[in-house]
Amino acid sequence: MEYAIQVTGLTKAYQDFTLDKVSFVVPKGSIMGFIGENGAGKSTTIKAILNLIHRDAGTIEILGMDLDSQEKQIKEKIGVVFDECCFHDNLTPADISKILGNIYQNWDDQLYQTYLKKFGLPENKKIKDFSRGMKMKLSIAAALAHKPELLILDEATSGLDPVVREEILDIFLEFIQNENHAVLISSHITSDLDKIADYLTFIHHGKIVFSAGRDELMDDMGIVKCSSDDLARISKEMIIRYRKNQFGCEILIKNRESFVAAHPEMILDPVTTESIMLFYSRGEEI
Ligand SMILES: Nc1ncnc2c1ncn2[C@@H]1O[C@H](COP(=O)(O)OP(=O)(O)OP(=O)(O)O)[C@@H](O)[C@H]1O
Repeated sequence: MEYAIQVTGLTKAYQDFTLDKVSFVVPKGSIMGFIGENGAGKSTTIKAILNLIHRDAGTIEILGMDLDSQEKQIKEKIGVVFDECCFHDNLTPADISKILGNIYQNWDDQLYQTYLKKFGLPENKKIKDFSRGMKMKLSIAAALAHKPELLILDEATSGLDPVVREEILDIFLEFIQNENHAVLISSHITSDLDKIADYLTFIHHGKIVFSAGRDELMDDMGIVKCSSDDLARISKEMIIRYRKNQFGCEILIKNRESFVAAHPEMILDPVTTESIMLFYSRGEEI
């Protein structure tokens, strides 16, 4: 398998927070959803991948190139979108094409125009008069117009209405139809990731808890609602986390097949990205 991103042992210590030996890969032809609570370390990881912050340890390879020695070549091949539009308010989409056309060798003004049309963005209106949704669409159009192989998006769909979000998610799905392409997207909107992510990487307090195929996770895990007595009967090896409530408890189970064989009387509900995240963040270990 070829990787678009390979992060190994990434470490970055701030005064009150440490990104601790973070390792994960993003395979080519896939969308990786990067999830975790506020302050878990998602943006710090993304900034390190973009070489925007100095890292204390670890190696980062992007599209088979080493970040430290081949940063310039890498930057040509990646499109980046942050949650805030990074263009000056007084510029228009037309100005942006002129500026970025001078920066990126592969800038394709026709492709940019196609995206502007697709997103219904006026070419000559100043960005200060754009809505948040329009600004995000513009950032995405600009990120795609130099024909990147890798898209890195940090909360790029936050604050957008469901219609705009769906439009944008469709663009990402279209983008990875080329199997040399890949997307890394951090998002709190886990339902979006349920729609598009092939893989999920979950970071908690600066450490990677898991990084795996979403289908694999969904097929292997389940949630069972039961009494506290039932909790005691279930083999510890099958319990990832549990949460007690006033009615009994909810358990995040792994090894779905073995669980069903051992407890045919219990009902196992499917998991979602959000439920997995909540169990790992707020549940207890047995
Ligand atoms: N320049 C900095 N100096 C000191 N601490 C920092 C700096 N940048 C980030 N941090 C700390 O690192 C931690 C992780 O922040 P980060 O922005 O990576 O989290 P996040 O997972 O992206 O959160 P959110 O979902 O809220 O955007 C936080 O505790 C934050 O305060």
